[in-house]
Amino acid sequence: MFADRLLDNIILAKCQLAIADVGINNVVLGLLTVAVIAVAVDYAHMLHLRSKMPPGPFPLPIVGNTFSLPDNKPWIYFEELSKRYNTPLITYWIGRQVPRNPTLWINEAWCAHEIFEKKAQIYTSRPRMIVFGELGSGQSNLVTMQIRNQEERERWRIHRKLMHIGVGVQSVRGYRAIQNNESKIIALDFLREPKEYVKHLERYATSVVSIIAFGRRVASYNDPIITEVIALMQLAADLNVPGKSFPMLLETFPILAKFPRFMPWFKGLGSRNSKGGHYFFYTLAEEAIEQYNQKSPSEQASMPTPYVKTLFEEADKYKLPVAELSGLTGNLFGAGADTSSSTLVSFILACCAFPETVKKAQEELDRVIGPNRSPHWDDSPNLSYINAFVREVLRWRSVAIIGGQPHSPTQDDTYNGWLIPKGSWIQGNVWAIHHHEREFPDPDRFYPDRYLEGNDYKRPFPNDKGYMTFGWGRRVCSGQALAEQGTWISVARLLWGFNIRKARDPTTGKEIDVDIFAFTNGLNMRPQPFPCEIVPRSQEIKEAIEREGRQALQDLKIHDGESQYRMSTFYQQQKKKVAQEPIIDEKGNVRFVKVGQ
Ligand code: HEM
Repeated sequence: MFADRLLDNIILAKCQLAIADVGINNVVLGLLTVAVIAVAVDYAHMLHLRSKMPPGPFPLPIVGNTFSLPDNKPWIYFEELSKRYNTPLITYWIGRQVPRNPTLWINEAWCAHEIFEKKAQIYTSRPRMIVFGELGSGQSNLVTMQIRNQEERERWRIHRKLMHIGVGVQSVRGYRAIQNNESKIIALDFLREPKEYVKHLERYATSVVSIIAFGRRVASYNDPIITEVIALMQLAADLNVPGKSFPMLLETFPILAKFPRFMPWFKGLGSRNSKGGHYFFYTLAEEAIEQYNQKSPSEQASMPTPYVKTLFEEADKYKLPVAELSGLTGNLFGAGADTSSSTLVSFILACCAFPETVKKAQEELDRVIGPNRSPHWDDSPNLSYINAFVREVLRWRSVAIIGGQPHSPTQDDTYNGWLIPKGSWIQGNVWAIHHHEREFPDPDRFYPDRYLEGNDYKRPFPNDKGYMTFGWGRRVCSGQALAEQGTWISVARLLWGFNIRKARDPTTGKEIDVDIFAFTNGLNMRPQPFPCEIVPRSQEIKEAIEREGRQALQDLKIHDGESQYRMSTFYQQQKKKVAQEPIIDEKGNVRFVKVGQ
């Protein structure tokens, strides 16, 4: 120890002597020269790469094009660039890491299909992401998981498999009763309190994933699990839009991510990772398993086994650490609640802005269903306009407007003769894809007919669904089947039950216009708040909604229950407890502790 210190001091003294010999000015000049050469080499490398890549604006040294990004909705700007350069794929330099990994934006469906679907094998990874990845959930969460080697591929496969067990195509049919009943409750809530339609839709979406994950229903829109999870997801979605302010500027200057978390550029990101704060959902899961185990065998038989129970049993086989289990559980909420409810809010906006489509949908529903019962999935083969309506809801203002998270090729690739370098950040601009005049003429018009055979607006599309709302390839949304199933039943039932139209000014009696472009700026976008009028279509329908709603509440009773945990207080309590009695695991990390209310 003493010898080491002595050696350090000798080296330091030698350096000081050397600096004194050479002169401080010369040292500064030398350092500056090295810095200039480093920047020049880096820039030359960037320009060399650029010459082989898809077109895009000319980048500056170090910062690339970062400071040309607009303050809001960069997806519209990328769409414009794609038109300006007349290419489906553009390159945009947001600094990124060394070596400078560029960002590529796909602005057209066929190009997205060619790259993400046909070459899915090499586009399965995520890139290195500082904000959402390294400072967020990192490698412990499926959403941000990178696949750089066989071990990471294996781990990602296990996570996909475990998500699939929960909400894969085969499992979701088993959740129809839950979605059906919960959407009957939306109708009941719309009768009672139509002005709070956004909150009812949020309650519905959160309750469905809560029942699936924990076997526990969310009965009130004031339940903190809704307000806290949705607020957290909206914050995450806002913070993660490519931009020229912090925290996203950390993607341009990743070195700043190495500083302590109290530095101002981390504002908004929280400090949960440092002290075992990932474990809120793990704790909820443990609680849910305990509650399920206390139910009688007949009660257990009358409900689907909560996903967390199956997950914990399966996960034992793979020895998944707590952070990963927490991530898998939390994803149902994080990825499923805000997205599903925002989609339905956009549906309400479409009804207000395009009343002719509501009329047409209701003509079909009256003909096929009538007023005495609401529609069900089994009616779908006879409801071609409703089916088209739901597809148009998913296309028109897709919630995950930049396709969720970026993909990244695990080897150099080419498209149209252009290079897509290994490790680059490649993202589907769903706004531009769903807005392309060739595939979707008059794209801002909400027009379900475009999905009907024989319609003039019906155009070829690279997949059968006619939209790319849920992403691509092996990274396609794990909850797609659940989200589509839930959107269908909710849209069909609400169109059947209600006239949803523009609100009227109480003094003038005039309709209040809605703005179909007024959306939030997050990467999960939803309409800005707008007033609307939601009224039952007839007395008979109103009675059917009440009858079905009462029965649904009865059927859902088995899922009634409460959690003692709150996200907002959980982390504070953990911090306090960890500070008082830290548990250090075998790797020297501070482990989580159990906290109660
Ligand atoms: C309307 C509702 C939804 C939309 C529009 C949506 C959209 C997306 C998109 C665009 C992605 C990224 C795909 C890609 O990288 O190519 C994604 C990923 C994901 N979604 Fe969804 N989602 C929705 C609902 C759900 C639900 C209900 C769940 C779970 C219950 C869920 C779970 C996930 C997960 C776990 C991923 C990450 C998959 C991975 O990285 O391998 N999503 N979603």
